[in-house]
Amino acid sequence: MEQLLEIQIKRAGYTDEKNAIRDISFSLKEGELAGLIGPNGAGKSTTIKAILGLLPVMDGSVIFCGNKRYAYIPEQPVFYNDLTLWEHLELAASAYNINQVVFQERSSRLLRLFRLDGVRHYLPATFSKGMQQKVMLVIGFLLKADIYIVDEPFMGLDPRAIRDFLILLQQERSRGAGVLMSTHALDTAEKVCNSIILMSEGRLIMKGSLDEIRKTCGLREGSLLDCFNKLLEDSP
Ligand SMILES: Nc1ncnc2c1ncn2[C@@H]1O[C@H](COP(=O)(O)OP(=O)(O)OP(=O)(O)O)[C@@H](O)[C@H]1O
Repeated sequence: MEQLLEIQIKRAGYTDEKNAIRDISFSLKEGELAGLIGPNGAGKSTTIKAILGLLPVMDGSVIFCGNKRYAYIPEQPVFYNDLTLWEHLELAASAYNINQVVFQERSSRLLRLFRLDGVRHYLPATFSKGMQQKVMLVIGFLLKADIYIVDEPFMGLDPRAIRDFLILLQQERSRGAGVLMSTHALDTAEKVCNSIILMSEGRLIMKGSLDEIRKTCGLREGSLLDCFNKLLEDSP
């Protein structure tokens, strides 16, 4: 499998030294779904922002191998108050330079998948939290990217929307796209991620498959939550 993304961060963050993330390195391959896991404030969003080049302090390297195209879906939905859902999609399509045929095909498929067809001419700024999250996913996945970087996608999604999103991830991965996803949903991450990057207090605690993590923790049958708790207990 071809490498899509290589990350080696020595130190990155904001101007406030104490919130910096340190010594984070991992990579993402074609078809891989990597889960970025850790408690509140562990540095997951900061790591994502470092990858996207959005931080004032960044000592390290982020390589998008072979000019790979990426899409980013942020944690907080952001909408223009006066634009409808459809107008948001048209705007994204023009920003991404997506041609009309691909735009029509992908937008219809995504709106159908997330059951948003009936509200395409409404204002997302007035939608519920879960519907807003679905709109963010539709906008982000409009681009046929090589890499999707998704910051906590499950917040506010109902079980059916979670299932729909997981179907979408599977479809994109099966054509070779890689996904880096930060989440607190450990039970879901355990089922769907093929690699886990565990962070705490701005540092990488462990990375690997669930089986590798279980082995290291000495918890052969343990859930990701059990391993996570054990590693955090053991970390200095
Ligand atoms: N804009 C900012 N300016 C300064 N410090 C920030 C900023 N955003 C986050 N931080 C700090 O960086 C640290 C890591 O925060 P980050 O948002 O990366 O954590 P997280 O793992 O994504 O947490 P959560 O699960 O709560 O979303 C925290 O101490 C936080 O206070």
